[in-house]
Amino acid sequence: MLAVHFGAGNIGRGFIGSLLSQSGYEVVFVDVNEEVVRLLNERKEYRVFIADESGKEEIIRNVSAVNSQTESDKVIHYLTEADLVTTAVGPNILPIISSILAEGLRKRLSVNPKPLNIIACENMIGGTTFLKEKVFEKISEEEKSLFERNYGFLNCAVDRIVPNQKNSDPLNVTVEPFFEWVVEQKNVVGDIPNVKGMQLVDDLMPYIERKLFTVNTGHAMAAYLGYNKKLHTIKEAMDDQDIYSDVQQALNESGAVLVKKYGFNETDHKKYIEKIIHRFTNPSISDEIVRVARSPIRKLGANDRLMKPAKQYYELFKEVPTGLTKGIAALLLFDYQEDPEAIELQETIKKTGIEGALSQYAQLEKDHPLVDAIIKQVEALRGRK
Ligand SMILES: NC(=O)c1ccc[n+]([C@@H]2O[C@H](COP(=O)([O-])OP(=O)(O)OC[C@H]3O[C@@H](n4cnc5c(N)ncnc54)[C@H](O)[C@@H]3O)[C@@H](O)[C@H]2O)c1
Ligand SMILES: O=P(O)(O)OC[C@@H](O)[C@@H](O)[C@H](O)[C@H](O)CO
Repeated sequence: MLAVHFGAGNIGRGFIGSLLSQSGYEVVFVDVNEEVVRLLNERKEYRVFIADESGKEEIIRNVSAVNSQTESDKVIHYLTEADLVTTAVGPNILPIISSILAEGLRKRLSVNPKPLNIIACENMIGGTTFLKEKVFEKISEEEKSLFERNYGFLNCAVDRIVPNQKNSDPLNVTVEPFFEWVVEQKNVVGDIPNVKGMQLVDDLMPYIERKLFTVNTGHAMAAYLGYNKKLHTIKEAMDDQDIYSDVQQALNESGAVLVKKYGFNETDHKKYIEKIIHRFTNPSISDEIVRVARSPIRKLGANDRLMKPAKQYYELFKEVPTGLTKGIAALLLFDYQEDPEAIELQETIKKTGIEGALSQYAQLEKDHPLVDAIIKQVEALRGRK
C-alpha cells in the first residue's frame, strides 16, 4: 500500500505521515524543502516525540520523499501508483499543488484503473472540495467525468497540536499526545481507506465546525491577545488571567452557536471546551504565538474561526459576542513583520481603515453591528499598548 503525502512539515510528519506508516502504508512525502527531502531519503525513517510525562518516542519507518520543484516526473509517477493521497501544506498552498496533482491524476487514468481517494488535511471547512475545484480548473470537460468516477475527494477535520520544531535534528518532531482525524466517507471511491486512528463519518460539518470553532477559535484568541501583550507562547498567554477569561468567553459564545446549530449536549460541550483549554496549557509543549497567529488574512475569512461564529452568534442571539469581537480586534492589530499577511493587513488598514479591511477580507458589510463593536475593541486594545 502506497500513500503519497504532500507536505512533510509539522502535521505531515508528526500526525498524518506517522499514522499512515503505522497503518502499514509506505509513505512518500512530497515537499519543496530540500533538506527535509534529502534526509528522509537518506534515513527512510524519523522520530516522533510525544509531549507528555511519558516521554514516549515513536520511530516512523518506511518513508521517503520527493521534491515537487525538481522531481515532478517522480511525483507524477507515484500518483499513478498511490493507494491514498493526503495533504498538509496549508490552505494557501492547495492551489499550487493542484497543478501537479491534476497532471498525476490525468496520467493515472491511462495506466491504473484503480480508484483513488484524496484527503486534504488542512484547517478549513471544505478543504478537499477546494482542492478538487482547483484540480478541476485544470482539466477538460471529458476528464472531469472520468475524474468524478475514479477519484474520491474526501473532506476531513484534523486535530493535533504540533508546534514549530526547535530540534537539532530537522526530522524529529514533537507532538501533543491527543489526536483526532475525522474523514467524511460519502465521496469514497473503491475501498474505504483503512488507517489506524482515522474516524469515518457520514456528515463532517458538526465535527469540523466543532473543532475549528473551539480548538482554533480558542487558539486564535490566545495568540492574538497574547501578541498584543507582547507574550511569546500560548502557555504564557493562557497563564494571563485576563486572556484566559477572554478565551473562555469566546468559547462560550462559539459553543452556544454550536449547541444551537447541531444540538450538542450542553454539558458534553462544556467538557469538550475544558479539555481543549487544558491542551493549550500543556507544560511539555512550547507553542509560539506567531505560529498560531500566522496568516491573519486567512483567519479573518468569513468562514474561518473567529468571523463565522461571531456572525452566527449575532444572527442566532441578536447580540454582539464580546469575546469573539475582542479576538477579531486583536487579530486586526497583529503586525508581526515576518508574516506577509500581517504586513498586507496592516497596509490595508492604513489605506481603508478597519471597516475596509473587514469588508475586503471578511465580507462584513459596513453597517453590520459587529463592525462598530470591533472598532471599539480595537480602540480599547490600542489604548492599552
Ligand atoms: N501544526 C498544527 O498544530 C496543525 C494541526 C492541525 C492542522 N494543521 C494544518 O495542517 C496544515 C499544515 O500545517 P503545518 O503546521 O504542518 O505547517 P508546516 O509549515 O509545518 O508544513 C507545511 C509543509 O508544506 C510544505 N510545502 C510548502 N509548499 C509546498 C509545495 N508547493 N509542495 C509540497 N509541499 C509544500 C512546506 O515545506 C512544509 O514542509 C495546515 O493547513 C494547518 O492548518 C496544523
Ligand atoms: O494551522 P492554522 O494556521 O490554521 O492554525 C494555527 C493553530 O491553531 C493550529 O495549527 C492548531 O495547532 C491545530 O489546528 C490543532 O489541531
